[in-house]
Amino acid sequence: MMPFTELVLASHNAGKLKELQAMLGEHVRVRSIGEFSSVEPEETGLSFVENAILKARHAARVSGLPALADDSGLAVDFLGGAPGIYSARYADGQGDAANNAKLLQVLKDVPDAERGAQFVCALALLRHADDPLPILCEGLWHGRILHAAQGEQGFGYDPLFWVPERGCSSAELTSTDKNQISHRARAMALLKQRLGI
Ligand SMILES: O=P(O)(O)OP(=O)(O)OP(=O)(O)OC[C@H]1O[C@@H](n2cnc3c(O)ncnc32)[C@H](O)[C@@H]1O
Ligand SMILES: [Mg+2]
Repeated sequence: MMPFTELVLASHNAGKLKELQAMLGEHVRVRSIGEFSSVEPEETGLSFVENAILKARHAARVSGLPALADDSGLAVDFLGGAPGIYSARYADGQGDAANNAKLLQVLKDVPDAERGAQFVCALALLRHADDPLPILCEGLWHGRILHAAQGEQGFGYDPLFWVPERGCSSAELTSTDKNQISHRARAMALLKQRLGI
């Protein structure tokens, strides 16, 4: 049984919001953090899970509602897991296109066999701002970094992420498909189990 009827999604990323809304919308009334605050808390954690908790805590505090946050990113094997928790800030805050250009440049001469990568998603749900026991769920999605962008769907690093099980980039998947197999989909499936929905 769902323990509440409404929650706030603690993300300022339109791509993520759309995906999370599609995965949750039928079970609970989903509000956006933008209704309550435009201030993005600084992501000072050293792990996905720490950052997810601090974003959810901030959202619960400003909204007075239960809050769900997603901290996610791309971990590239050849780079020892970078950009990881710094994925959004990889090109110093210049945005998705600059992040993707930097990643392609850094991996320029790296052969396919060494271009393995995974998308990581950590979800944190706080029932209220001082919740001492957040619900934490994680999901991974394995793939490989392409040599050039491919596809128009999705957001962020999707055009560079080859999905072996589908034989296309993650930006070539329909949103319905991506929402069934992505790192976020896996983390969300675990969260739904925990909530009994
Ligand atoms: O913190 P919020 O407000 O949620 O929004 P954000 O975009 O800053 O989100 P993160 O701090 O979690 O950073 C996630 C980074 O990883 C990328 N990313 C996460 N999930 C992705 C996905 O499904 N497809 C492509 N890129 C993704 C995304 O583009 C960002 O660069
Ligand atoms: Mg962020």
